[in-house]
Amino acid sequence: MELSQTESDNVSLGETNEEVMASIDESPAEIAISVRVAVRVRPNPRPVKERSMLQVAPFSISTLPVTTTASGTFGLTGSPVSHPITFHFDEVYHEGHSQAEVYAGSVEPLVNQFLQGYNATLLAYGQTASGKTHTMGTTESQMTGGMIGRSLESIFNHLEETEAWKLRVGYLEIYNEQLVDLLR
Ligand SMILES: Nc1ncnc2c1ncn2[C@@H]1O[C@H](COP(=O)(O)OP(=O)(O)OP(=O)(O)O)[C@@H](O)[C@H]1O
Repeated sequence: MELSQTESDNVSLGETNEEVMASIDESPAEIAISVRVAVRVRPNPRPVKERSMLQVAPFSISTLPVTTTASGTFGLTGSPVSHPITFHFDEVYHEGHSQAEVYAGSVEPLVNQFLQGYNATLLAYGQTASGKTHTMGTTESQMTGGMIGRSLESIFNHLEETEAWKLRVGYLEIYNEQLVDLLR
């Protein structure tokens, strides 16, 4: 997605590319903190064999302790793990967190940066059925609507207050190394 002001007006939608590049050059430390990683634990859809289950212990806003049942094995080491292994993230969302909470915590700051002229990328990564599509969203519902719809809504709300703008949107799928244009 790309947002720019139209050539015929002088409305400012944020910093110019030159200003953004200059600020990045001035503060390399900002680059280091510009990548944030959040994890979202999805609800189990149906009873799963206990021995193959990873158990997620109570966790804080930024840590995710993972362990297995006594007879289980932990995928990364192949060994039974009785004590939690704690992974650290910038944000951790559990089954009870809503789409709105995930958006407010991890995506809205990115959209705000985008509206100030910065490039922004939101990447959903995970094994099949882990909830990437659910999180990114396929509906416009207030309750279940995902990150793409919420981001667009926020961007268009911002643009309503702006006189002239140009927004280009692409929607591509890469599946089995094939590139598919989902808008055609
Ligand atoms: N946080 C969640 N709350 C409720 N249901 C969820 C959640 N995450 C995923 N699901 C449900 O789990 C199922 C699988 O999720 P989804 O299709 O989003 O996975 P995916 O990562 O996109 O899978 P794939 O890589 O195979 O496309 C769907 O039925 C989805 O509605």
